Amino acid sequence: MILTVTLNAALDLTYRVPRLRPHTSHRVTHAAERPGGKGINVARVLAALGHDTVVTGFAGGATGELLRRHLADGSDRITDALLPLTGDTRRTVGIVDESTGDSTQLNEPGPDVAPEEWAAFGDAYGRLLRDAKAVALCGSLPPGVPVGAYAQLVRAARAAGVPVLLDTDGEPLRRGIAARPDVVKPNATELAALTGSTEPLRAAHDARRRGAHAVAASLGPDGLLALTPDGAWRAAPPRRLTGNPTGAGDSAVAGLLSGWAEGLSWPDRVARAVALSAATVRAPAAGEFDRATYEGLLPQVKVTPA
Ligand SMILES: O=P(O)(O)OC[C@H]1O[C@](O)(CO)[C@@H](O)[C@H]1O
Repeated sequence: MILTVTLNAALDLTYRVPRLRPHTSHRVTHAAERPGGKGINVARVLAALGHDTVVTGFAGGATGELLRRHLADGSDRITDALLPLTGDTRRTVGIVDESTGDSTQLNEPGPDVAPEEWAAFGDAYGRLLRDAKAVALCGSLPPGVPVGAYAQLVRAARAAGVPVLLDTDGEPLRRGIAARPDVVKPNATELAALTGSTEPLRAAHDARRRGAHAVAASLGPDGLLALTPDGAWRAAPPRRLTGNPTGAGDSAVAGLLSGWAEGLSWPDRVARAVALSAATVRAPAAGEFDRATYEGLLPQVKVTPA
C-alpha cells in the first residue's frame, strides 16, 4: 500500500458565492464539505487511480469524528489509520468567486497535540511503514508537533527502506529536506522562500544541495519542473486552464507517487502529475479531478529537458 501522512487533517468547507467582495455580506449559492488536509487529498487521487492507500495522522473531537464518518462512507476508497486526538480537528474554508473562478482559502491552525499523542503517532507510523511501498508526508504541522517532525519521519522512512516524498513549507520543510527525502514537492513560492531564489531551476539545484534526492516543483499554470538524479525536465499543460486550483498540488503529488509505484520513468511521472493537476483545477469540487480532462490532457502534456 501507499501511505499518506496528514498530521493537520481538516474538514474542508467550500462556499461558492456569485462575487466575493471584502467587507460585505454574501449569499452562499452552494456549500460542500469533505475530508481534507493535503495527505488526504493525495490519498483520494491515488485511490481513484487504483492504488491501495492508507491515511494516517490525527483526527479528534466532533470535527474529527465527522471527517472519519465521511472517510468511512467508502466513496473515497481510502483506509483510515488516523490516530485519535483530544483536541478538535480544524476546518478550512475555501470561498469560490463564481464571477472569476478564483478561490480564497482560510486555514485554521489546527488542534494542540500533546507530547504523548505525538509519541503514540511515532509508534503507529513505524508499524504502518512495514507494509508501505512509499510514503508521502504532507501539509502543515498542528501546534504541539515539533518543528523537526518531518525530519524525524523522513529518517524513519529511510531507515525502513521506504521511499519518502515531502510536501510542506517553511521551517518544517527546511529541516525535513536536510533528512534527505527521496522527493520534495514545493510550489514556486515555497521553493523561493526555502532557497531565496525565484528562478525555479536554480532554486531546485539549491534544494538538492540541501538534501533532497529529487525536486519536483509545481509552477501553477506553467506545470512542473523536476530536477532528479536521472535528469531535469519541465512538463507543461497544452493550454492554461482556469478553475479552482485548491488541491492541484496534492494531485501532482499523487501523480508522482503513483508513477513511481508503477515503475514509470521520470518524464512519464511528471506528465501524469501535470495532467492530474490540470484536471483538478477543472473539477467542480476542490481536491477532486475530472477523469475525462485527465485522460484527454495526458498525451498532450509537453515534457522537455530543462
Ligand atoms: O496543511 P495546510 O498547508 O494548512 O493545507 C491544508 C489545506 O490545503 C489543502 O490540502 C489544499 O491543498 C486543503 O484541502 C486544506 O485542507
